[in-house]
Amino acid sequence: MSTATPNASSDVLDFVVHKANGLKGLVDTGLQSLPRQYIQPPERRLHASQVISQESIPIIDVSNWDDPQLVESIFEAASKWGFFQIINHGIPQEILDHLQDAAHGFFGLPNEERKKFWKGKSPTDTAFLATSFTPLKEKVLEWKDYLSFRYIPGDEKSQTLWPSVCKDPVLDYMKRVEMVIKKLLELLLTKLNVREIDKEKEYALMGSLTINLNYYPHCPNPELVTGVGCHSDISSITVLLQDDIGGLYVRGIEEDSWIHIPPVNGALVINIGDVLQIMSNDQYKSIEHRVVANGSKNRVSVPIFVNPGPDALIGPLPEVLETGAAPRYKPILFSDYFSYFFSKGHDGKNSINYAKI
Ligand SMILES: COc1cc(/C=C/C(=O)SCCNC(=O)CCNC(=O)[C@H](O)C(C)(C)COP(=O)(O)OP(=O)(O)OC[C@H]2O[C@@H](n3cnc4c(N)ncnc43)[C@H](O)[C@@H]2OP(=O)(O)O)ccc1O
Ligand SMILES: O=C(O)CCC(=O)C(=O)O
Ligand SMILES: [Fe+2]
Repeated sequence: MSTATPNASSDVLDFVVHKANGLKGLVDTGLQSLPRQYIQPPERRLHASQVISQESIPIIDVSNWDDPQLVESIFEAASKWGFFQIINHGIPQEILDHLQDAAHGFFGLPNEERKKFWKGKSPTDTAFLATSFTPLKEKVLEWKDYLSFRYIPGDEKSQTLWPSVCKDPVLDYMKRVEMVIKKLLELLLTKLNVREIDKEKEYALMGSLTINLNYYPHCPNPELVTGVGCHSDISSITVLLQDDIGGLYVRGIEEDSWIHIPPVNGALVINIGDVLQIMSNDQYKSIEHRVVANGSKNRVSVPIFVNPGPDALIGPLPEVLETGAAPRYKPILFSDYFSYFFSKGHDGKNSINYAKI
């Protein structure tokens, strides 16, 4: 490789973040043992005894969006688990396969090609490559790189500058998934007594879409690291495509228990984010989740963070408070909440306290 390999533990942050090699660049040096920057303290590792197999999150068939039973199943899953998988959503398998191939294609590029898109150096502000979560603020780094796109429909000028290996698969997917996002939000909002998603509500629910191609390289000691630490998403909803490797766990109802979300071919994992928990005044749950690294395989996943527009004011919906319920959250500007989320490492469910009354 053309960049010097880190030869001391203290060089790792410099090599991975400041020299823009990413975790993939580090793993490609032929890493045999784990740098201390990636070793999590025992209380932040997932132990086999915490994983329960008696429970599972629902898998919901959405082939008929008008089926009255569907709205009930989604309502129940969003209220109880905050997570569910959907099948028969109408997005062709080929589009999903191309998207996963695109993620492997980008992270398989030579290091010098990948790093052209590094955060702060990318030719466009709608696509950048980054690592971990907040690497300059975290005590321990997460075992993940990601390529992030801000999706603005029709913004061809900036999309022309996206990595050519990913551009079309990402855009093809986004064009198809938009309808699924709208249908899911419509059903979720119906059960909150919202009759119509007008322009203002649409901006507050889905005014900004970010799609990330997550790459979790194989790890020499997967039990010592975390792919993604415990967190809840700040989105209204997140739509995730995962590959067949597995490793995503969601917090269970029993104390300190975790439930694996098994890969289901063609399915999309849907989770409620903090914004919808706030808007629904806690009817819907934004549940903590985490990702475990793999000892032999490179995992990819593709979340779409369906976020409010930056200057949307987020608070419990008037329709939800019509019953006389007391609001549990104060109105917050989404851009403030976003900055708060990214001002620290992942810290479980703590971010939402920012908005609590
Ligand atoms: C990932 O897990 C997630 C993500 C989400 C996300 C939901 C979304 O909707 S957005 C996903 C895309 N991510 C972002 O948009 C990140 C937003 N980041 C920021 O706004 C800022 O970077 C910041 C985190 C607030 C920090 O700002 P600041 O302190 O001013 O520092 P910067 O100037 O940005 O950076 C300084 C320096 O460090 C480099 N750097 C920072 N972060 C990274 C990184 N992750 N990887 C690599 N390098 C990084 C930066 O480029 C600068 O380098 P220089 O060489 O230019 O000095 C929801 C849920 C999840 O679990
Ligand atoms: O990779 C996954 O399965 C989930 C990633 C995740 O939770 C996130 O990026 O917020
Ligand atoms: Fe997440």
